[in-house]
Amino acid sequence: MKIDVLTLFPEMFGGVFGASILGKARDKGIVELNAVDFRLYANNKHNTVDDYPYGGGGGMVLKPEPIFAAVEDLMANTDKKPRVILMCPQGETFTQRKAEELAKEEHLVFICGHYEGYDERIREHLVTDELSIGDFVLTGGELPAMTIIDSVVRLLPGVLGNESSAITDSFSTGLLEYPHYTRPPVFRGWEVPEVLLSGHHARIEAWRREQSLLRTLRRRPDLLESADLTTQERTWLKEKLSETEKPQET
Ligand SMILES: C[S@@+](CC[C@H](N)C(=O)[O-])C[C@H]1O[C@@H](n2cnc3c(N)ncnc32)[C@H](O)[C@@H]1O
Repeated sequence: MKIDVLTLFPEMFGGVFGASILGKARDKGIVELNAVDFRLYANNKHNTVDDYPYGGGGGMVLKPEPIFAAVEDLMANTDKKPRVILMCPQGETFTQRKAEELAKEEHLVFICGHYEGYDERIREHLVTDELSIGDFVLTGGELPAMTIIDSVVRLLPGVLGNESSAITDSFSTGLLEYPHYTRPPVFRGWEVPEVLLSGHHARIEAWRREQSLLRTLRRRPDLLESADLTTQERTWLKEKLSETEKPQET
């Protein structure tokens, strides 16, 4: 996969692209990661990429010319059009499903905004997706782009040493993941659940599924509506829910 990020601050990406799992994926040749300074595509002598908004108001607006020129340059030698993704708090909220969808693409181009935002024609005529990482506003699109790139790259085949760990991650199964424990078996008097020390694979799997269901019920019941559950599991969850809703005895 090839990932290009259009940004005014390419230096922000050095550490993130070179470290940990992303750095290893790049070293293995699984992903090519480039941070492109779109100021280089400014078509004026002061290299200006922003301008005052028509109609007045505070803040500067990113001009269309440099961003169109940069994306068109990146597409010049490719037959297949990339997904061009605008970082935008007004966009579709990014999810694990979207990460899975993007992980199937060959080429992604991210556009990181700054200041007040973008000229609307970029949104209307250049991008294929607008993505937000949540209902809050950051100063720029760099941190959202890093977040999304990290979650996409870790899904590419060969990136995680243990592929099954991504399969059981929260949201991949439609549920939150079960709790984890490691050595020691007793820490400050707190014990690891006995079943995890039993070596009994089927019992461990059953316990993990139950914990996953309970955790989702307590923390993110909204996820249960679309989760792939058996009738038996749905009935069990209803019982658990009614137990927690019972009035306390006095
Ligand atoms: C200060 S914000 C502009 C916000 C814009 N005026 C608005 O109200 O929608 C500057 C840039 O940061 C990025 N950004 C900020 N918050 C974001 C979020 N939650 N998700 C994705 N990108 C975000 C976008 O690239 C945005 O263009």
